[in-house]
Amino acid sequence: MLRIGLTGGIGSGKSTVSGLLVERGAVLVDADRIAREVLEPGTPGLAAVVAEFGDGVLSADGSLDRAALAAIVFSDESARRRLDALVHPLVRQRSVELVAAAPDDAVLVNDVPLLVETGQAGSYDLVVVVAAERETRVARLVGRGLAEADARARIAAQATDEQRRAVADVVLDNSGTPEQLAEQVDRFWAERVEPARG
Ligand SMILES: CC(C)(COP(=O)(O)OP(=O)(O)OC[C@H]1O[C@@H](n2cnc3c(N)ncnc32)[C@H](O)[C@@H]1O)[C@@H](O)C(=O)NCCC(=O)NCCS
Ligand SMILES: Nc1ncnc2c1ncn2[C@@H]1O[C@H](COP(=O)(O)OP(=O)(O)OP(=O)(O)O)[C@@H](O)[C@H]1O
Repeated sequence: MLRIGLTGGIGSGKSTVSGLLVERGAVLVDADRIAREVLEPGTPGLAAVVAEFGDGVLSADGSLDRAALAAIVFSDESARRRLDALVHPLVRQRSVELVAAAPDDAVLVNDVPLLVETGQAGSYDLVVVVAAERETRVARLVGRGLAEADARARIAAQATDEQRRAVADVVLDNSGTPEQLAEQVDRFWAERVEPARG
């Protein structure tokens, strides 16, 4: 198995890259998706979050009110750390299970937005960082419907591209067009993935 850790700041283009890698046959383990699953109604994760932050983070139907929780944790670092301390161990545990279930010869891509922040770079054969200028990312996130202030608050809660580059084996530059990003993914697959698979 070849384990690739894929990371980048919010709006950098990780999902675009992971989609291209899956088209080539990679198996994806997506931390954002797992983080949603471990907070679904009826889970111990959601119960723990409600015990910590109160009923105000629940919607009328009993599911997590993601916007309400986001408003709390992206304006208060200590609240964000408390949320991370509850959710990240659950995400890691589920990720380990999904990796164990993948075929032995898989090219495994872990999309982990907070890979650098959580000190996980050493857990992968290759760390791939998707990088794009902060203002480009803000513009793309606003284009996707996030309020500009909320985009900036999330960027402020994350590592910088410089910190990510410091642990990267490969940096994909997503300041250009989607086609230019796809060309870099093709080159990465041909030069780093295929040879490693033998
Ligand atoms: C706060 C929550 C409810 C907001 O939900 P929302 O649907 O608005 O965002 P979503 O989960 O799709 O995340 C989008 C992006 O926000 C950023 N982000 C999310 N949580 C965090 C965090 N704790 N610290 C820094 N950035 C974060 C990441 O770039 C992520 O890709 C949710 O993000 C959450 O439960 N976060 C804690 C778990 C976590 O750290 N997830 C990210 C990686 S595992
Ligand atoms: N090169 C590009 N040019 C223009 N728009 C792009 C480009 N790459 C990605 N986008 C758009 O920017 C947004 C962010 O891209 P994507 O969802 O792939 O990033 P992400 O890192 O997975 O984001 P998140 O951290 O929110 O999960 C999306 O709306 C995507 O369609």
